[in-house]
Amino acid sequence: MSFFFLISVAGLLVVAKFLFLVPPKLSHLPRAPLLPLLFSYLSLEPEDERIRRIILPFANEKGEPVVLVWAFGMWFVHIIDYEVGIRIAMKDKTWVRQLPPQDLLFWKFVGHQNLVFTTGEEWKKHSRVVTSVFLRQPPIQDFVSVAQRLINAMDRDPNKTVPWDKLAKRVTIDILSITVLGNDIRALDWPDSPIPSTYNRCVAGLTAPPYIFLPFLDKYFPRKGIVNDAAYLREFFMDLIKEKATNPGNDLISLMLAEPSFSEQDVLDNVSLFFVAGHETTAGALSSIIYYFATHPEQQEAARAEVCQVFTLKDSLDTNLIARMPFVFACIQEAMRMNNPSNFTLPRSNSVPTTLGKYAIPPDTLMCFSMSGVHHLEKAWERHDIYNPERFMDPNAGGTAFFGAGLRQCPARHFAMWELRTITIMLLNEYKWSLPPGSAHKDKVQNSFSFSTNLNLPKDLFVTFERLQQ
Ligand code: HEM
Repeated sequence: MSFFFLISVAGLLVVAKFLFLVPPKLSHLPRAPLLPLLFSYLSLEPEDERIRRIILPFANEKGEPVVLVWAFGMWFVHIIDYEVGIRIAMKDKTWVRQLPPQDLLFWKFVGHQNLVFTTGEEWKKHSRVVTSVFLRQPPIQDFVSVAQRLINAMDRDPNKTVPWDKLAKRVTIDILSITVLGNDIRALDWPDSPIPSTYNRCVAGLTAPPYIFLPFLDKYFPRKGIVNDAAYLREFFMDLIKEKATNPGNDLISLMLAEPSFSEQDVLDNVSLFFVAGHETTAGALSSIIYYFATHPEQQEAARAEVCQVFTLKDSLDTNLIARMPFVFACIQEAMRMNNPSNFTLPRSNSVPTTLGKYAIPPDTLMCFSMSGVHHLEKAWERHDIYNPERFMDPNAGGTAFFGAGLRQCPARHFAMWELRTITIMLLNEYKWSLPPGSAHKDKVQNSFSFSTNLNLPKDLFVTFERLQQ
């Protein structure tokens, strides 16, 4: 009995050492306390709460530029200082992005021949093509028509209190389908039709935390339904790619096909990537923007006054007109600062020794740039936890990194910002809105648990829209 007890204790100690012990080469770095972290993960605490409670005090109270954080059985260096992150870390060309394990089912949907997966010369090819297709004139009229579809759907709905987080996801999926695929799947009108429903089921399955934590589960307990969903969507994308090869349109598939260096496989894998990278990120941002307006009626009114002054003809919305609404833009940035759509970047590792602030970092260390950390630094953002769009009207406002930074920052950042600005302006022009009585979000936005995607997605956010008197 006691022998087995001793063996079990020894076994547990070995596992704990393997899982939790800080590697000696990193023991000089400040470290987030392990037990609160584990408790946070096990209690499914949303990412933003964990960062505020456990990580941010290292920056705001102790002035540390970095902190070690345990996740997935490893210790990651989180960079929480803007200067250190932007000026040193994200520009370092010796740093290589580390991807989650290759056997994750997730990669079956996204594929390997795309911007996120490739390295070296192959990555340069993908980066050149993808950057150039996103540099085209933003498709404002496509954004406008989806916003109009949203408005029609809300007007048809007798219940003016709508599940905004869900609508935002349908808006962004429609925009992706029109602008990337050149094929309108109309998720706003028909959310239960095969493509949107398969897509939602598939992404939920691919990012389910148990399978992200333990990727081997898919090997021993295959999820046929999810595998079939991923194959069905890939086939749908591939059929469109074949169609666009002979009948090109004004969409990103056609633009990528026009690049001689890109094969159909390159196009397919990048299109799949655009969906997973561009759908929930943008929907989360849209939810937060509408949320902060709902809880700050004065700023909502001021933004609407700006819209009404500049935007008089409905069909004339373009980049010039949108650029003449700086306060709306300030409100959008402030909402994204408060509830950063993506909390931190995928990890990088360095091939040579480096220095972050006062700390020496040995080679082969895993490091993430914490956008949520730097957007809540007390020294850069006075009263960082207060929504104050005015701070972005100041040309010397603190530096932001909503889309990451450096070589691997989001290639669709301008596209996403124009999309968010267009939808917000269209809504301000038609409605005023607030939270319904008794909303769980009254005092603070409530995000869902998003450990595997690391996004801030407001959860069950109902908003009451009221038509403006014309
Ligand atoms: C508000 C909306 C968005 C946010 C906040 C956002 C945020 C980010 C961030 C932080 C990264 C960098 C990740 C890292 O460094 O590890 C990234 C990368 C990326 N994003 Fe976005 N994104 C948004 C919208 C979009 C959209 C609409 C698309 C495509 C249609 C897109 C496509 C991509 C791609 C392809 C990458 C990978 C870049 C690379 O690996 O070099 N994103 N995004």
